[in-house]
Amino acid sequence: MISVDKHCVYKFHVFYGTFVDTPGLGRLRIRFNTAVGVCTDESSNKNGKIEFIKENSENPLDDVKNFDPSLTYSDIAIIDYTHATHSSVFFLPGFVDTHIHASQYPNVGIFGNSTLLDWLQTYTFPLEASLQDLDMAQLVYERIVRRTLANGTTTAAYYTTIDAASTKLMGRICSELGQRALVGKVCMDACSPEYYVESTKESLRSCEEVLNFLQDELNDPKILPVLTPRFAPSCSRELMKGLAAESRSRGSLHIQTHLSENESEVDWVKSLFPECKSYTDVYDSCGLLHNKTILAHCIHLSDEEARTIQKRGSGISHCPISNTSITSGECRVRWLLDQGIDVGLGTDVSGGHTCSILACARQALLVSRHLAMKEKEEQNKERVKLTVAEALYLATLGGSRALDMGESLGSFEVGKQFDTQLVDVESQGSNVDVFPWQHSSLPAMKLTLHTPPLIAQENLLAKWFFNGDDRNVVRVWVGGKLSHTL
Ligand SMILES: O=c1[nH]c(=O)c2nc[nH]c2[nH]1
Ligand SMILES: [Zn+2]
Repeated sequence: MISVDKHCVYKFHVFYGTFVDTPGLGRLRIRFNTAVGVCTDESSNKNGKIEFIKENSENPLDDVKNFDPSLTYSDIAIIDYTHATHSSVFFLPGFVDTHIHASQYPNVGIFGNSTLLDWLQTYTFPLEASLQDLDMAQLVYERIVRRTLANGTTTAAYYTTIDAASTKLMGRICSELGQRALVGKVCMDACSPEYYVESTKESLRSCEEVLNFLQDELNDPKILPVLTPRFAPSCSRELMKGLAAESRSRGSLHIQTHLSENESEVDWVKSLFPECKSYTDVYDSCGLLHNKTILAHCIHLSDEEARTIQKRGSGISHCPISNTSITSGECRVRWLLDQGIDVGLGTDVSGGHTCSILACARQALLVSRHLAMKEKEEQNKERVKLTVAEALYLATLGGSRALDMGESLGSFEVGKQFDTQLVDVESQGSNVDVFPWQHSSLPAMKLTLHTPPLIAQENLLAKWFFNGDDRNVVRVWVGGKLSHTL
């Protein structure tokens, strides 16, 4: 490495090494010896953006001087990771967690044999209610933001609780720790325990308070508000319509909610809203579905419901660890993708027991294989299986698109934000064992019958995909700014 990060000093950073991303579903792009130039001038409106990408670069300093001759040497930092075990170290877009309950973090791993509706009553509502204590909220929220960053998550769509003060605190914490976030105060005015419910009026009012704080007071472009009607059973029609109106009146704010997660929940929604054609229609008839709406789970949808979601341009958060843990079902991801619906991954802490999107990507791949085993036709069996490249797409660009942020996040392109993790497959303490002869960057060995095979970069990636964890996340940058170091 030639130089280290001192962001206040350098107006321009050039990151140099191997860049891996998925510019489309199933497309794995690996660019060696690549220089990526990022504006890190806080006074510029390009701050945090990728300004140039030079493949097969021999000298990143020449590249940046060619790009902008007015930059002086003291303006420029070169972050060089082309050294040593070159094939094991690579830049990857930061993960996007499209669905995570920050307030449920203390409960990770605690779900017993419950399913959704009893899990909410037994474990979830009591914990969420307790977080109106701001000291507790500070502990929990700070810990989860640090933990998700350490796992390579650069953007997260968070649910907090019904409490406005601690939700504002969460916005502040994300901003201070340098994570891009959508922060949503949970809204619920129906069918909820008396210790954890709001009136319709109070829900809309406290929602407004949080919106005003995030937009006017905190005013950090990385922290966006997201309107959060918890799910149809816990919201009146009036509340859902009020939130839809709020989204429209503020220029299409993001909306997040749960949809069709569990069969008992689907039946319950039918009985609560008999006038609606389907669970999806409940949201649609209230005006909640648009291209900035993120719908978690979507396991038990009908063809018609999927068509409505596609037409509205809403995104889906697939939460495979949660869906397996609280036995909700298997989301048909290929079926959704085939209809042109944007799908990303969600940890769904604490229905899901980990903050790691990499773990969710692995589980998404495995769930797709369970679906494949149920297919009768051989060719369908193959089709429903997700590949490593597809699972990585869901974890990065797919998630960005589901949040309607694909234009600025999720892959390495000029004009996009530099939201990036540096992965070292062989970092100290790594769970991934790579043997010396497996490095594709070693000089070609004389082939004999007994020469062990080299592995291609794709296979090295697969080894990391299935065995890696936060010990491999060496650094994380959000908008070109360092937010985590191992
Ligand atoms: O996974 C889930 N987590 C929740 O907190 C929740 N609330 C309603 N439906 C839900 N599903
Ligand atoms: Zn959830």
